Amino acid sequence: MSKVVTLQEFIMEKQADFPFASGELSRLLYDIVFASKVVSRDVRKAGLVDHILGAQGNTNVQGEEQQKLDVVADEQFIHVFKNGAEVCGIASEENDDCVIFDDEKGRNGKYVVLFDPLDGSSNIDVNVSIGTIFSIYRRKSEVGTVAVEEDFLQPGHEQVAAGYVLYGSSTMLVYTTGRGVNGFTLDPSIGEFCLSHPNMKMPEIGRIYAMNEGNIHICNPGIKKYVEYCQSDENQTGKPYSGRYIGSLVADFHRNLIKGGIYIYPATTNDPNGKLRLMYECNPLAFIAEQAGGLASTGFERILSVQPEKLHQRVPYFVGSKLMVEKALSLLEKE
Ligand SMILES: O=P(O)(O)OC[C@H]1O[C@](O)(COP(=O)(O)O)[C@@H](O)[C@@H]1O
Ligand SMILES: [Mg+2]
Ligand SMILES: [Mg+2]
Repeated sequence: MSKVVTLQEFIMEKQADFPFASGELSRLLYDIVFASKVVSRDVRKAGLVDHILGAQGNTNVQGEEQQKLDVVADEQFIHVFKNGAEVCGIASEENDDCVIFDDEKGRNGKYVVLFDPLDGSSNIDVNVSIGTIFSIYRRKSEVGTVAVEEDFLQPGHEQVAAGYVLYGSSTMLVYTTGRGVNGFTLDPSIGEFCLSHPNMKMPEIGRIYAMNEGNIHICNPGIKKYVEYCQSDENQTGKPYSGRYIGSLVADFHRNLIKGGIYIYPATTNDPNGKLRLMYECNPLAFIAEQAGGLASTGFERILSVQPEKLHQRVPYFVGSKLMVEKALSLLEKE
């Protein structure tokens, strides 16, 4: 039987790759692992506990109705970041502004974390896979001072680590620190994430396209052309692709990472910047996609090069297998 490598061991091993590492990023990743286990527990018994399913009754800064599990997950992650000593502030989908930790521990934190505590909220009550997405940057402001907004508004290529947790048929955590992508599956019987998907590579081409086709008539005509191309046998594989849209970005992305495929959430006449948020949905998954050999674009710009202006800004999103994203972009009409 091959040796089981736990995520804890893996993080420690990889820390050795960074000669000057002081262990803070490793400890921050441990905090994320801990919070993921707690949220996974809550997700798995959501139907049994009355305070977890359904709407919270508030509207978040996105104008979306908050689900109870959005808030439960948000509070759980903020709790571990605040109690750790590595983070000087966070930003999340469920908080209007950055949450700055201005106590002594917080001021000495080296990192900021931006996260989507619960991705795929529309699928919570119907027991379809959902997730958490996180993005980590080294602060720009001086350690020992109170963090500022500039610490958060950094382009995606500055990320030091990024990843997601998928609460699906099993709970998985997939992350990168810029040296490849690795996936770990939670073994509930021992409460450990174990290495199950080492050195993940996104196939250059797949046969799956994922898009909410309800938007097909209100977006760039090139996207309609691309979907028709996917549905024809004139595409790169000679057979029509399959349409698969889970409606949880993390789950659609994870499937494409393993099998090859493309996910598109374009700009539409209703949402000229698309729906997905640059800082805690698009950037972290773009980092993983590129580290696994895939591509991520707004349609006209590499996602990781976009200079952020606002915490909750949205961008059009094309992410997935290299040859499929290149083809989709080639059909876009100039705006
Ligand atoms: O319902 P739509 O418009 O297709 O949007 C679905 C997309 O919106 C999201 O649910 C947005 O994320 P949140 O659930 O975190 O708000 C994505 O996970 C998903 O891909
Ligand atoms: Mg989301
Ligand atoms: Mg969310």
